[in-house]
Amino acid sequence: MKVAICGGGIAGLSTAFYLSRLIPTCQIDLYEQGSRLGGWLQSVKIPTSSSPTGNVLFEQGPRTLRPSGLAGLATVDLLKQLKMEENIKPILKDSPSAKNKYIYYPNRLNAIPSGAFQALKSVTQPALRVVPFALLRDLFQKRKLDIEDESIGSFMERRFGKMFTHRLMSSLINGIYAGDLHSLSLRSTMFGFLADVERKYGSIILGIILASIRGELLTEKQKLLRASLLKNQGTKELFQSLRSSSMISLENGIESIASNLNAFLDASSNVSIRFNQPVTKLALSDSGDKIDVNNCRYDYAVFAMSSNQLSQLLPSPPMSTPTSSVYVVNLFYQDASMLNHKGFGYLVPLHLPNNPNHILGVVFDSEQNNPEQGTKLTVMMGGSSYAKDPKCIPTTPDEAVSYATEAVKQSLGIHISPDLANATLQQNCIPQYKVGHQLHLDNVQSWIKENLQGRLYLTGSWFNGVSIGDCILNGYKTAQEISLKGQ
Ligand SMILES: Cc1cc2nc3c(=O)[nH]c(=O)nc-3n(C[C@H](O)[C@H](O)[C@H](O)COP(=O)(O)OP(=O)(O)OC[C@H]3O[C@@H](n4cnc5c(N)ncnc54)[C@H](O)[C@@H]3O)c2cc1C
Ligand SMILES: C=Cc1c2[nH]c(c1C)Cc1[nH]c(c(CCC(=O)O)c1C)Cc1[nH]c(c(C)c1CCC(=O)O)Cc1[nH]c(c(C)c1C=C)C2
Repeated sequence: MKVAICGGGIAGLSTAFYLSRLIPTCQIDLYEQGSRLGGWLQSVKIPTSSSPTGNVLFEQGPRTLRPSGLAGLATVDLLKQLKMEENIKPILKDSPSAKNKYIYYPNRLNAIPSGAFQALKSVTQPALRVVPFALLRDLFQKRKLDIEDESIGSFMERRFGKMFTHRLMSSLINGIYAGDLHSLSLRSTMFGFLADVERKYGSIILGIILASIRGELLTEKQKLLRASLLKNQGTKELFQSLRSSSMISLENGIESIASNLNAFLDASSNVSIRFNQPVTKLALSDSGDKIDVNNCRYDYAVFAMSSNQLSQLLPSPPMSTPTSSVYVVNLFYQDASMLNHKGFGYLVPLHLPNNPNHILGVVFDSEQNNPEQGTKLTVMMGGSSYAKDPKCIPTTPDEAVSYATEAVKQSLGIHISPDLANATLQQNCIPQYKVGHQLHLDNVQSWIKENLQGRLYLTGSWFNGVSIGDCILNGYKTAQEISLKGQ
């Protein structure tokens, strides 16, 4: 069997990894347009005399992984299979870094409630005084059954009211999708399960409690995937050992997953990584029983690139997915006591008055037991504002750094310049699943089944979930499906 994998990000790499182990005789060609692997996984170590380690590790993209849920289990399995368990830096659920997430509104930090008691205490914070009433409101809202999909904003306003939606939910959506919750699909984002909870139980609050007790948050297919991943005793033990962690980061940076995958695949006799080879052709072969990628013939192909590129390569129903861009500014201060607030960081609501530099949020990286000591922050800017008006994108990294230092001066009272700064514009980095995304995806999948004999698989952040865990889980799932075809 021969399989082509298009795209060398975490989605393509994890698919190649699992496939090479499930079918050791399968010849796998991984096509990557660039000279590096990992895609948005970008960890950099910058030399500096300001830190006792002689350098500072900055994440220019993702920094945390979720070790819980099905996507979390797939992440843990991959880390275990790559023998990376020693590199895991758990962030414990009861640590300030996990418990304390803030919203900056209108000009102060407000702690986001992390549980029922915290939710009641929100009345003491002007910006979040609405939270207890919003949760109460949900108990009396009627369910809406005549709707296939709607925006996150529309759903949340209907259930919890405008104020809660604007202040809390819009901030959370900034911190995950860097997007506008009034454009994003509820069904296709990580909140999709709430639509099923409402349909079954009416109230979201009560429904989540009941569904969790009854173990109903997983579908039958997901339960089979879960059982398959838990067959590996080492994975099961590592997954259980991380139950007290809300997030994990990695000692040498998130990009080390890609480096380890690269090393594993490089050493696999049945895998060939084709660097600097962009996929420019995708079609069913003349014989009708194979798929051609760049004029090479394969039994199957896995597409782990953008849906917009898919529409350019195939005459399938168009699937143009908007994106958001984020300017990621890493700041490092030698002084370890710059932060008065302990926690993961803060987010900013959409349309915050007086947010001229389009700040999305700030991550307090140094709160995650970093060896560099000092104070490390990541300021993220952009999102839907950059999409609406590209002229507001900083024209140079120095300009971005100046906006970021202004933001931390205003919000965190940090008046000195950073000892080290690094700014990266991540353009079109987070796909924005608009309302109807799943319907478009189903149409494309049907076209593939009809016109390509189902020999093309779609995976990665453009299709089934933007988190690293989603990409790994879908890579595992895709490899399993292909291996079943080969039997
Ligand atoms: C700033 C930022 C912060 C984030 N934070 C988190 C976080 O904390 N936790 C989390 O879980 N997720 C986070 N994410 C999301 C996550 O990092 C991404 O969704 C995920 O890495 C996407 O992986 P992918 O393989 O689907 O796509 P990509 O990483 O985009 O990889 C696609 C690959 O395909 C290659 N390619 C493109 N076109 C072609 C072509 N024609 N031929 C061959 N190769 C091609 C590209 O070069 C690239 O290597 C964050 C993302 C960003 C941008
Ligand atoms: C401020 C901007 C951003 C921050 N992180 C991201 C942006 C755009 C990107 C991002 N962060 C996470 C994911 C994965 C989502 C998922 O499906 O797991 C992505 C794409 C992780 C994450 N970040 C926050 C939450 C609640 C989550 C998901 C759950 C988890 O992993 O715990 C919130 C959050 N993000 C940022 C900050 C400062 C923040 C909260 C204070 C940075």
